[in-house]
Amino acid sequence: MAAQINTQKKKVGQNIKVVVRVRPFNEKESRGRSRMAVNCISPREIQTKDKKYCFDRVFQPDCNQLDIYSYVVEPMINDVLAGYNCTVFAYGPTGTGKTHTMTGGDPSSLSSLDWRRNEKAGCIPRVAANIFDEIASRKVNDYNVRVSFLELYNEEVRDLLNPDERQPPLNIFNDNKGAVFIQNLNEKNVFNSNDIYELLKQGTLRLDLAGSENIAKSGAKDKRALELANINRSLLILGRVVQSLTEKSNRHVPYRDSKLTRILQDSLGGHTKTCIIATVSPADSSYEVTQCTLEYAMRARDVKNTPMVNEKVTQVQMFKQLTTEIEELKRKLEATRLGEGGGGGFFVAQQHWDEIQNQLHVNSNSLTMKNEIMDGMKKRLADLEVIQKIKTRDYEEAMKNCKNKEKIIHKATALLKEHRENLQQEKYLSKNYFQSVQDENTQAKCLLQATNTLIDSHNMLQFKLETQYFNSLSNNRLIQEKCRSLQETIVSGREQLDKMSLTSQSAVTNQMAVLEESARACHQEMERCAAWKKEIEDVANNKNGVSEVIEERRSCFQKYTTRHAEQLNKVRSRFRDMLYKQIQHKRQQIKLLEQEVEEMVETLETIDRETNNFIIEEEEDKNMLINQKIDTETADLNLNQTHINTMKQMIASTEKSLKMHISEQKSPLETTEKIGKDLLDAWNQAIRADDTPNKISVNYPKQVGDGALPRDVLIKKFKEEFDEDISNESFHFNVSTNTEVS
Ligand SMILES: Nc1ncnc2c1ncn2[C@@H]1O[C@H](COP(=O)(O)OP(=O)(O)OP(=O)(O)O)[C@@H](O)[C@H]1O
Repeated sequence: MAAQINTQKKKVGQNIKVVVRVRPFNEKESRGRSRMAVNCISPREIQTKDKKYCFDRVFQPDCNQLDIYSYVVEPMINDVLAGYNCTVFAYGPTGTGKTHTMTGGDPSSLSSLDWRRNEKAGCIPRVAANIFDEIASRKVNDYNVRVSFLELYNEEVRDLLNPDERQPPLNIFNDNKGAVFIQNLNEKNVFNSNDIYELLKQGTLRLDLAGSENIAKSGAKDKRALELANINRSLLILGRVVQSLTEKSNRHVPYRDSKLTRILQDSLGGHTKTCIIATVSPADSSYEVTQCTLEYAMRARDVKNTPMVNEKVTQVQMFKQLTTEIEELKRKLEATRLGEGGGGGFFVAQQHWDEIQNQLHVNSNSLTMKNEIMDGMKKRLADLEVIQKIKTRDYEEAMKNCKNKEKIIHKATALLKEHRENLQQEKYLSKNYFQSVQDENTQAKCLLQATNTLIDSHNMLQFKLETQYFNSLSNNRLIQEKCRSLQETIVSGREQLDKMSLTSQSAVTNQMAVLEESARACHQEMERCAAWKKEIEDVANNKNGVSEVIEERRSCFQKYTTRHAEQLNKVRSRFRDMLYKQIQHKRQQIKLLEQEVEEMVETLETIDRETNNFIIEEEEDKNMLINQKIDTETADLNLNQTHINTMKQMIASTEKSLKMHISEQKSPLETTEKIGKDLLDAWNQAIRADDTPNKISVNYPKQVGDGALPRDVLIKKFKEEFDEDISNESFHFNVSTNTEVS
């Protein structure tokens, strides 16, 4: 990472940062049952069997790529954007994870995926994305990011961004301010992380091609020897540079002795902020190189840099400055030419002349580069303008949509309000109507009850009246009969009176008075009957009146029922209309929702498709890795098979020699058996003689020798044959070794 340098502003001495990363055991180490040669005892300390080392940070084998990035590189983004130059380099023996840490696998698999989520990515792809994220989040407009990619191989520098396959090695120079630069090295302007990934892929491809060509040109053996010599030389000089930077005496620092230290000049003891990642293997088989790496890293911790902020210059200022420099150089060149023609010129030393030429070249390159940057920026501006136009159009359209939606929402809200009010009204009306229907029902019930009571009382009355009527009718008949009998009595009395007129005038008169009195009573009785009759007639009239009332009530009730039924129908139809409208509205809403759901389903399907593509890509990556693993496993299996075959051969030859050995041993064994038999016989004899077997004489053939038939074997055999408990001391072998075997 390099910010544009021009003027130095402040100087603060600062030790360079050194971290150690211990990689996990690789397959070979695991197979060989390697043991841990290092122990990460704290986040800053690492222990070997000989020594304890302390660094800025120690990363254990199980740490991941993001852990390293977050501690080492991420904080440098701020430094770079503040104007510091920053360097991160990995140092360590072969196969300890330098490439893994810096690049993190196959660069062709890089894409603009979120760098934090990509577990495999190393520091370079992460910083490529992170720096643009940071620029975007700070809303910086005046910036330019450039990338260069070089190979340092066999003390030769090559530009990996230059497509020319036959490019000559590049020279390293110091500019007039002392800064180191590489002549003709491409610096490409980049505007996003994908631009960087693209350049990384191109550069890596060229690096691989150059590697295979180098092997093809020189024999692999010669090439490896030269390469090793150069690597060792570079590392030696690097060690010396670190050594002399950490020594108190102000001695010469041999930067110029190797290209690597020249390129790293500003990073080691210069003005850059530097971090070294020392990578080591955990295995005891690599213990010595691990120890050397840790020693180097410890020394490097003492190197002090003086980081300085570069002054920011605008494009125009830089352009002006470079143009003036070119003009000046041109003037000098012209003056020199005139001098060559015999005029009043001056002599320029070859070295100076080369420097002027280089400076001229550098400045014109720089000018071209700046022009390229300007063109790039103009292009970007145009692109941005187009994007802005599109965005503005999108925004306006979105606003229009929003307004339309707002209107619809307004209308819907008003409609909803209206509906709500209607509903309230309907509710109120229904409630009242229900109440009135209930009241009327109650009234009707009361009326019906009253009518029924009236009808009952009317029936009763009618029954009473009829009874009275019949009673009065029979009374009438009786009275009429009485009257008739009285008339007859009067007539007979008059006749008797006439007869007795002479006898008793006074008695007749009395009799007459009694009769008149009876007639008067009869008359009164008749009047009462007439009154009863009238009363009966009144009651009959009254009965008609009650029937009328009942009839009136009935028709009134009928009317009520009809009116209520009509009202009920009206309300029902209104409700039905309203409900129909509401259902229509809801259906429309459902339709809209269905459309939205369809759109969402489409979006989801697109996302699914993309995710599937991504998964397939990942699967392919995994398959590739698995295939590689299978290849390695197969190679290992083959190796094992070879080992097994060799072992088999060895076993066969051992068996063969064993067989030979056995056949050689056979005859002494037969002899042994004979001796055993002799022993048995001797023992049996001793027992038969009732003698304790404490002394047995055996002829022992001389040529067998002690080695072939040792005493212990004989004792063992003896014990097996006779008695396990018998102790060695209880008998003796009398072994004669001068008997010849017959
Ligand atoms: N921390 C780690 N975790 C998992 N695998 C690792 C780690 N470090 C290294 N490896 C694996 O070890 C192998 C060697 O690593 P790498 O190529 O990065 O080493 P190197 O130091 O760059 O080697 P060389 O100097 O030979 O180029 C690779 O397969 C890499 O994936």
